[in-house]
Amino acid sequence: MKSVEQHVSDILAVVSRPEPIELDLLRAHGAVLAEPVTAKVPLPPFDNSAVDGYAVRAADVAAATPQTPVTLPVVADIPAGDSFSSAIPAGCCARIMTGAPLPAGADAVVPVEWTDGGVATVTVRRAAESGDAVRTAGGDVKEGAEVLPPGVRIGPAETAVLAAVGRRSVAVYPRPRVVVLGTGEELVEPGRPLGPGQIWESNSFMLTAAAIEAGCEGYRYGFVGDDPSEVLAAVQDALVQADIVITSGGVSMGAYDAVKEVLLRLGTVRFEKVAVQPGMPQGYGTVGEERVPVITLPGNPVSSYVSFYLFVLPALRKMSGLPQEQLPSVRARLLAPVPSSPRGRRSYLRAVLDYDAAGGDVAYTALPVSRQGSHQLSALAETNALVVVPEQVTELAEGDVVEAVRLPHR
Ligand SMILES: Nc1nc2c(c(=O)[nH]1)N[C@H]1C(S)=C(S)[C@@H](COP(=O)(O)OP(=O)(O)OC[C@H]3O[C@@H](n4cnc5c(N)ncnc54)[C@H](O)[C@@H]3O)O[C@H]1N2
Ligand code: MOO
Repeated sequence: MKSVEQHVSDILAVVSRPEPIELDLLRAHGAVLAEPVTAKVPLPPFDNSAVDGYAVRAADVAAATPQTPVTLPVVADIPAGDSFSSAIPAGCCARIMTGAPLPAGADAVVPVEWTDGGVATVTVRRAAESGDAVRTAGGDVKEGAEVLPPGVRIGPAETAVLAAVGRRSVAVYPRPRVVVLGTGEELVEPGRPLGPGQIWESNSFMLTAAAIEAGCEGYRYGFVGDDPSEVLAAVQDALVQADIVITSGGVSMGAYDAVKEVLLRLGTVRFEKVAVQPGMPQGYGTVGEERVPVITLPGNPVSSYVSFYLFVLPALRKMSGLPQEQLPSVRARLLAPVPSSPRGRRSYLRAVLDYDAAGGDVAYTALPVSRQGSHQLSALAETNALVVVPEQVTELAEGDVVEAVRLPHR
């Protein structure tokens, strides 16, 4: 059987990073930056006041105390946005607002609270030191400095930085369009009544949501039955708007495994067994003239879910322009034994990971949930991590230290 790592690297070999496109600032939100962004001018661009108050020469108010206040003539009024360009003569001051340019001659700002708030003259009750309440030009960003490297995902903070350095648009990798197709004759659209032998379809919803959460444009194609011509039509339809197609179901040993049958004819998709539990039957490749990547996941809901994080997420990261990165993992002490794990396959057990302040160098506990069946979907919602049981390990005792992979956003 193929290793998890080999399967990831095989999948990465069939997906590629797209060419960057230029997008308007808010449209770029959530996409990955494709260029280094530098500041054309220093930020702030000019020395300015951090408070509402009076721009002074610090030396002029050095002796000010509540008992010996200093009174200065106010020779100018400088609101934010003002282009005041003359200098403040010695012994004088200017009323100034937060963000307004510091006039030449002044080297400190006295907050209005330390004064009588006068307009023609002002009485200052406390001394200020040179530089007090002055935000210096370039104090945030030096001219020419890189403010964002390529490869970061643009969130609100990055958007603010882009706007603050004057960028209206930016080069990003277009978000991959991920089309999700479920298969199975037994499936029924949620909201409709169940007939005998039927279950409500959930994988395409779950996988679409996971793709969206991964920063992609997720489209739920829905699901089709096990008739190969129906599956063929759906795959061809899905290809039109897809940068990648994810299917679930129909890849195992069943007599009606239509996905396998159709994709084997349509492209370069290979079907293999990966040494993992859950998620053993897997497929990947490209289809159609455009060589659109396809990843076929097993139909068991938990297998589909775990497979997404092990095999699909790395592909989506590459297609999004993100660097490869493992999901974060920690060492954790098991709160319950693991009675059995298949030899030769790496198990990923759904578990609840908790911080353990008393744990010393193992700062987490992991409690594997009791329902570990690949169909036992409800336990997923209780889970925030996957406990890794290595290929050669077949059982674990309570208290054993394991690797626990944190699931994103949980
Ligand atoms: N003889 C063998 N049988 C099976 C093997 C095997 O090696 N030999 N492997 C098992 C493993 S492991 C898995 S995983 C499943 C994978 O099978 P398929 O990918 O072909 O999936 P299906 O048979 O279509 O469905 C499996 C299971 O999942 C339910 N399902 C499918 N799609 C959905 C959906 N969109 N939403 C909700 N539930 C779904 C389906 O009803 C089945 O119960 O094969 C084992 N069998
Ligand atoms: O390996 Mo299958 O994915 O659990 O039941």
